[in-house]
This record gives sequence, C-alpha cells and structure tokens, in this order.
Amino acid sequence: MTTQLAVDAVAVTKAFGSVRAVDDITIQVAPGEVYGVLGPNGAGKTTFLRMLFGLIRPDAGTLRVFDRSWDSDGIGVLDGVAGFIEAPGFYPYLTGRQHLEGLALLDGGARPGLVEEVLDVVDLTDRADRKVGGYSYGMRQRLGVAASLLREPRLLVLDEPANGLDPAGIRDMRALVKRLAASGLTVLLSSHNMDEVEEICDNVTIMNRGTVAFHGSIADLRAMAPDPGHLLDTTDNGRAREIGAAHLGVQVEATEPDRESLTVVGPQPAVAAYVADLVRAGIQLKAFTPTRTPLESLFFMLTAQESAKEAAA
Ligand SMILES: Nc1ncnc2c1ncn2[C@@H]1O[C@H](COP(=O)(O)OP(=O)(O)OP(=O)(O)O)[C@@H](O)[C@H]1O
Repeated sequence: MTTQLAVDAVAVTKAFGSVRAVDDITIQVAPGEVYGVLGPNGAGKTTFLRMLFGLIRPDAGTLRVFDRSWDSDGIGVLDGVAGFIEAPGFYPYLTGRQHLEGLALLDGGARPGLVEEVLDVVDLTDRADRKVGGYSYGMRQRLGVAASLLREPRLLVLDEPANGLDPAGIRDMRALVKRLAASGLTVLLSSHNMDEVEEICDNVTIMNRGTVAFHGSIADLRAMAPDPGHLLDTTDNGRAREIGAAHLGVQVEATEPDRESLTVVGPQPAVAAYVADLVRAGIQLKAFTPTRTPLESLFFMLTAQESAKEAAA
C-alpha cells in the first residue's frame, strides 16, 4: 500500500528573468508531519509556497497536493488546504470574530460552533470581540491561523509565521503550531530560523538561492552539526591558549577580528575539562558565552558558503 503524500513536488523550477528563484526542488511531505522549508532571505521559500497555492505556475517539474495537480484538478488542489503567504490581511475596524464569521460566510458557511472552536485553538477567545486594529502583530498572525482553520484543512501552509513577532509572540506561535501538529494536522511551514524548525518540525529542506542545501530529518541535521563554540575571555588569554593547545578535543583560537578574546570549539565534556584546567591554573574567567548554537552554525555553513563565493567573485 502506498501512502498518499500531502505534498509531492518533484524537480520544480521557477525563474523570474535571469533569477532562478526555485531551481529543481523536490519536497515531499507525508500526512501528519510538520515539514520545514528553511532558508535565508531570497532562498526561494515563498516562491515555492506560491506555486503550491497556484498563485504562480512552475516552469518545470510536477507539483501534487494530496494527489491532485493544478493541471488536472484546477482549484480542487486546494480542497483541504489552507494557510497564508506572508502576513494575513485584516480590516482594522472589524473584530476578530467578525472577520471569522465573514470569511466563513464567503466560504459557504461554517458548521455551528466552528468559529468559537478556532478562536479557542489560537487562544483568542478573550479578544474575539475587540477590533483587529488594536491587536498585536502576534494576535493578527494567530487570527490568520484561525481563519485558515475555518476550512478544517488537512494541510496547513504557513509562510514564516513567526516573522516579526516579539519573543512572547514567537513562543505562542510555536506552541500553537505544535498543538495543531499534535492534533494530526499536516503542517508545511517556511522559516529562516533554525531553532524554530528544530523545535517544531520532523523533516526539513534547507534552501539556498533556489536549490536544496540539505534535505532530511531534524535528527540527521543534528548529527551533522559542528561542535558548539564559546567566546572566552580570561585574566591571561595567552596562557589559556597554551593550556588549550595541550588539550585534546578542544580548539582554542584568538577571536577574529580584534583577537582580544578567545574562541573555544569542542564537544561539551572536553570544553568543561579545559575550563576546569584553567581554573586549576589560577586563570580567572571574565566571560564565557556560547556563540552560535551548533545548528545555527550548520545553517550558516550550509547557506553562507555559496553566498560568500558569489560575493568574492
Ligand atoms: N515576482 C517576482 N519577480 C521577480 N523576482 C522575484 C519575484 N518573486 C521572487 N523573486 C526573486 O526570487 C528569489 C526568491 O525569492 P523568495 O521571495 O521566494 O525568497 P524567500 O526565501 O521567500 O525570501 P524571504 O525570506 O525574504 O521572503 C529572490 O531573489 C527574489 O528577489
């Protein structure tokens, strides 16, 4: 028995003039999973999602959603699919509830109680009768998700849902996506934040300049991640470097460009042993802070190398 894929995009390409925004991308999303499309600005994430929603057509490749394609099924592709590209738009003078009731009417009417249900899911019940003009950005994003849920979708597509949110808004949005995923909904989301994708996704495609830089599970990604790095400043950085040179498993170097502090890279136990040796040698730590997380470093490595090559050229 074959499982019908929620999204089955094979060798999809889209160019705008000389820019290949999406270049031979294959993305397959199984039902029930949370799939992340991760990449820096301009990687092609939104272009891919716009093709999925039929807003633009691919130049090449095939794109099927629950086994339907734009060519053979037209708008039927979007049966069971909901979401938004970039930020959802609302009328500031209408309340959250009025928006949802209006949208439900436009969509042919919602079953009784559904508006209340989706308001509850996105945690907006208390604010439902306030005008959207007074909503925070995070509340508007959540209202956008509520509007999508009115269609009772099987697949929810979100384009950088946490973009522009403050830390509390980011936390709430991630919690919401996790709740939706736990309810069995398939979620495809784009992001440029590695932590976000690690926290909420099962599988990920990392895009860079239209192409796939990595494709696989979050566990595979973690296995590829480099050792964590720390910025270290001590009362005697010269001696700290010498002690580092004698320590197997850690790399201690002057931090570029000013070389005033040290960068320590290595697996956590080796770094802890090195720091303990510094203390034993009477060297005091003035600063010891993590630089990028291992996954952030990996994301940077996967996506920055090509950009750096182009900049150099
Ligand atoms: N309608 C368009 N016309 C011309 N170029 C476009 C168009 N849409 C996208 N592009 C270009 O295609 C590339 C990919 O853009 P896209 O918006 O898909 O990236 P993204 O990964 O979503 O980035 P961001 O995180 O900034 O939204 C960029 O170089 C962009 O300038």
